[in-house]
Amino acid sequence: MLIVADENIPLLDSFFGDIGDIRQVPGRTMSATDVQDADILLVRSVTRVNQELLANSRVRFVGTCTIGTDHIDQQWLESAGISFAAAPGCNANSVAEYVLSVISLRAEKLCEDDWTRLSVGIVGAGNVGGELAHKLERLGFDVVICDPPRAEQSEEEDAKNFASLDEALKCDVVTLHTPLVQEGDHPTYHLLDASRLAALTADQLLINTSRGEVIDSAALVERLAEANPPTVVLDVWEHEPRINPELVEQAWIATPHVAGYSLEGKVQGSEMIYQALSQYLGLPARKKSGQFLPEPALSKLSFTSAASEMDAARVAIRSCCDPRRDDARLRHSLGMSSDERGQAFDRLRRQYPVRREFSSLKIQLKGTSKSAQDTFRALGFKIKL
Ligand SMILES: NC(=O)c1ccc[n+]([C@@H]2O[C@H](COP(=O)([O-])OP(=O)(O)OC[C@H]3O[C@@H](n4cnc5c(N)ncnc54)[C@H](O)[C@@H]3O)[C@@H](O)[C@H]2O)c1
Ligand SMILES: O=C(O)[C@H](O)[C@H](O)COP(=O)(O)O
Repeated sequence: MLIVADENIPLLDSFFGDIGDIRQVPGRTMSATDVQDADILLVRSVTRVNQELLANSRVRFVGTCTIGTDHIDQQWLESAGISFAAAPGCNANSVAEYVLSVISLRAEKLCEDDWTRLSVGIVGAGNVGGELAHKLERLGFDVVICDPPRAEQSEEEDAKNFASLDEALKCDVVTLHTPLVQEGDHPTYHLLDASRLAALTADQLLINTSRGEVIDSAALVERLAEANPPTVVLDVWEHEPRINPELVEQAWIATPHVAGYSLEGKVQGSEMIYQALSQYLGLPARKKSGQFLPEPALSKLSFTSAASEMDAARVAIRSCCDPRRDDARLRHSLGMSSDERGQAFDRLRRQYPVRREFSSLKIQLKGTSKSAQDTFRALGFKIKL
């Protein structure tokens, strides 16, 4: 059995090596020729999987080790009788940690010692938005959730917990977590268009870790050039990897689509597709991502009562996830030609340094308050008193 796989899928050999022969190819440029003799196709989000890629192949199973599925023509796969699996939720915690890190940076920039004073509007409350909301609520933030598809499915009483998009867009921090959906009752393509961007004010922060196309980026470039623009943090872009350098310059923090790139998140994506493929083939699935995760380089941090709760939390958060480091690397590519910038965008993703989730770090708290312990627990760190 031949498995053709994106070379950026971690642990390909460990998970899939005893299922078939593996041919690794670059996901961005994967062609019909690369897959024509494959039985199984494993991708991440940079490969368009459609009739053009697969019509002349014998592929019977496609797995994407990602949450997003907008690169897959699922309707065509179904019509062609090809089985499909995605990895819902695999890197949801990673994205939630990226957003928490950004909110901590924002509070610091505003000289706000109590970050929970910032209201947070979450647009799309599935695996990522739901995980983020859960953490923020445990921390004591005021969270406003907009998710019309879920609101419609809820009982009347629960539907009251959901706000409209316009209400969510009034929060101090607005963070987008919808899938990219082009059609239907709740399309998200250019959900934030010129008129919605116009309503954002200079004291607001807009974070996009969903898909670049959820914001009309041409309108965003214009809005950011006007007086009193909102602050923006962008991890995802229209036309990746050839992103608009002007938008990178205008963004407060600009990262190369890495919010979900914790090691845990990437490896869980591989594990979920290994499980789905094993089930499809009727094979036992005994391997678990935990057995392949190395010991983290940083495993313990200690704080005493001398450190303020927020200072300690900032240090711990940023020792795991600091989007400013990714921002600096992306900005470095701005002086390059357009082709080189696109290559640099993909290279930064391919060579992404190991990033471990908060749960990999044990926090030792000596003589600190109960409130500090609660904060670290809510963030997902392990606590040692
Ligand atoms: N930047 C990254 O590294 C990264 C990582 C993971 C996921 N993502 C993106 O984030 C998206 C969301 O991930 P998820 O795991 O939460 O997906 P999910 O499917 O679990 O949740 C998405 C939620 O969005 C809601 N939604 C759909 N249309 C909406 C609309 N018009 N307005 C408001 N809400 C709407 C859905 O009802 C659902 O609850 C993914 O589809 C992917 O594109 C990006
Ligand atoms: O949808 C997802 O899971 C994320 O956007 C994921 O991090 C994308 O990573 P890529 O497939 O581009 O490696």
